[in-house]
Amino acid sequence: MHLLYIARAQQSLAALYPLLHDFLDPRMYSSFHNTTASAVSMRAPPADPYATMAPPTQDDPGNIKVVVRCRTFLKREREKGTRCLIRMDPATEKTTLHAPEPDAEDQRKSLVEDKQFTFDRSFWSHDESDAHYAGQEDVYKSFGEEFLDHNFGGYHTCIFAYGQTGSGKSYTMMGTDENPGLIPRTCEELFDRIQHEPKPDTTYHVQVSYFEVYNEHVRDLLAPPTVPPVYLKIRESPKDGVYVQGLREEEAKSYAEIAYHLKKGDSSRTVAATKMNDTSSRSHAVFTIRLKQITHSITSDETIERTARMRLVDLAGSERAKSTQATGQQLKEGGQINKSLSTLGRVINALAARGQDSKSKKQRQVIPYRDSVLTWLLRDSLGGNSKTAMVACIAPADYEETLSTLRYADQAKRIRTRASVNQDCMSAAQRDAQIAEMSEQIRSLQISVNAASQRKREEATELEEYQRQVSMMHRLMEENRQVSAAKIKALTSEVEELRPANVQLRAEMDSLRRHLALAVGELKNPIVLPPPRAVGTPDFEREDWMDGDDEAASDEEGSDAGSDSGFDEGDEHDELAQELHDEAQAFLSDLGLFRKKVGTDVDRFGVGDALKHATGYDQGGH
Ligand SMILES: Nc1ncnc2c1ncn2[C@@H]1O[C@H](COP(=O)(O)OP(=O)(O)OP(=O)(O)O)[C@@H](O)[C@H]1O
Repeated sequence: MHLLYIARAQQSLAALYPLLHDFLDPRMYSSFHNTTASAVSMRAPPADPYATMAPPTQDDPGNIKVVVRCRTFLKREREKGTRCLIRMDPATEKTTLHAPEPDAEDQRKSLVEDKQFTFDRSFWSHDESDAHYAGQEDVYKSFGEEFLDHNFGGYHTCIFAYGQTGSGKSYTMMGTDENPGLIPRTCEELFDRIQHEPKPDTTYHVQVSYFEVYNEHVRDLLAPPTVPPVYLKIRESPKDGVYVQGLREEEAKSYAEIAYHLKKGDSSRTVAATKMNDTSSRSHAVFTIRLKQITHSITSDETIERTARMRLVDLAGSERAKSTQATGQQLKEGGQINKSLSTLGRVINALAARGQDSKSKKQRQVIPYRDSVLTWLLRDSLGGNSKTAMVACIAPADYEETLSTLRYADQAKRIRTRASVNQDCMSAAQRDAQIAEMSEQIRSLQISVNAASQRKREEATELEEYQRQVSMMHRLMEENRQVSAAKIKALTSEVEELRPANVQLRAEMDSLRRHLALAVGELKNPIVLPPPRAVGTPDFEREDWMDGDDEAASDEEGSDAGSDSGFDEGDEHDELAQELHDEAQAFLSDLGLFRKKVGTDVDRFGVGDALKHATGYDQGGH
């Protein structure tokens, strides 16, 4: 029951971590990981009282196991009458690469010579009629079985096949329906052992995942294929190390189920026909089996949980563009394949150097795991907690490529890994404590996730409000623009309507000015008419008839000197002139104000030029 709680709690945690990845800065929750990691400290102490139940979890340092396998001739090689350059001695495990017969144009005669290498095993799969011929069964029995033993013992393992394109990697790892390779054989034997040799107090859980690394992208082979393909991210956590985020892990309860997943993934793999291989793998494929064994002792109420991971890797083959005659996409793929394989080579060299002299600081160089997706993902398998084997696959008649593969394999022999049993041992009290701790973690994580989603929701609302305000402002500005345009239009037509009145007013004003000037001038210098003659007719012959009249008039004036008439008339004219002048001034000032207003509106709406053009109005005031 407790185990069920733990499993559920672990599942909840596993579901929460990706959420946290999305919401939070990893530093915020690293403490949770640390706490979880400390839970692993519940591993069985060296003086484990249940040692009979589980072996002590000490590190088991050991070198990478390296085996070599030479394939048979392919049809095209046989047809060409190619000579086999490989010899293998089953007694000494020695592999000899013979120098090819130098042809007439071969300039490198002196550089090409026989080379000899010794590996953990040499599989002679070249000629079925040979006594020491190694078929698929022999390869599996020789070390596949041993690696499965390690898995049941709680160790992580990794088997990877390396070699040039068309050298037999996929054949060795996957094989054919008639001759299954290491992967199907391992899976079959795994369920065979679970079903036929189970420990009475142990439950077994198997999960599988399958992904490929294609052009430095990780693609889940168990997920339904999509266009464009979904590429997964690689993450690293203190607890799980490097892992592929969002990778499907399918539960398998029988070999049939695992075989189904295997076939499904295999059919999704990126494969193409090249000149060297009709079904050339264009990607690195990683098939992982996770075996969890939970053993419970009723007497002590203790539980031991062992989790072992088996990685079975079919690498894409190294290839020379010259041999494959690849172009376009295949050339690009080949470039990426070679790039990641050369990084794998540098990682192997660096690890080999470290393995030879682990004390020398000089040798403690940085291992360039991160230089390619493949090496980053295989970091643990290559130089960490894993028992690892490399199958170097070679073609029988390609001196240069085979030499390169054998040198690669020779370097890998020197790599030491440090495998340890992945096991947690818990008493009932520890289990309860762990459940409590995990519940607490889940609670805090849930709070963090809720807070983060709340923050996101608030941010989204704020953003929505902001966008609403912005669009409202745009609408208002547009309305303003439309109102202004209407105003300008109205003003323009008003000005247009006023233009004739303006012209008329100007004309009237001018004539009034002239009248005023005349009136003022007349008032200031009135025309004096001669007085009417009383009797008879004037003697026009007289030169002084005017004078006489003048005198008379002046006399008359003089005689009327005491009366007001002459002065009253002059004042009336002055007053009238003043009135007319004032009226004219007031009219001019009104006109000035009107002009000023029109001028201001013209400035405000920026239609000076348009108006000038439309009305002939000149801001200069003319
Ligand atoms: N031991 C073997 N016995 C019989 N046939 C083999 C053997 N090894 C390989 N072959 C055949 O050789 C051909 C090439 O093998 P395979 O596809 O496994 O090469 P590969 O190294 O995986 O190539 P690539 O890197 O291009 O994917 C296949 O037709 C395969 O059946």
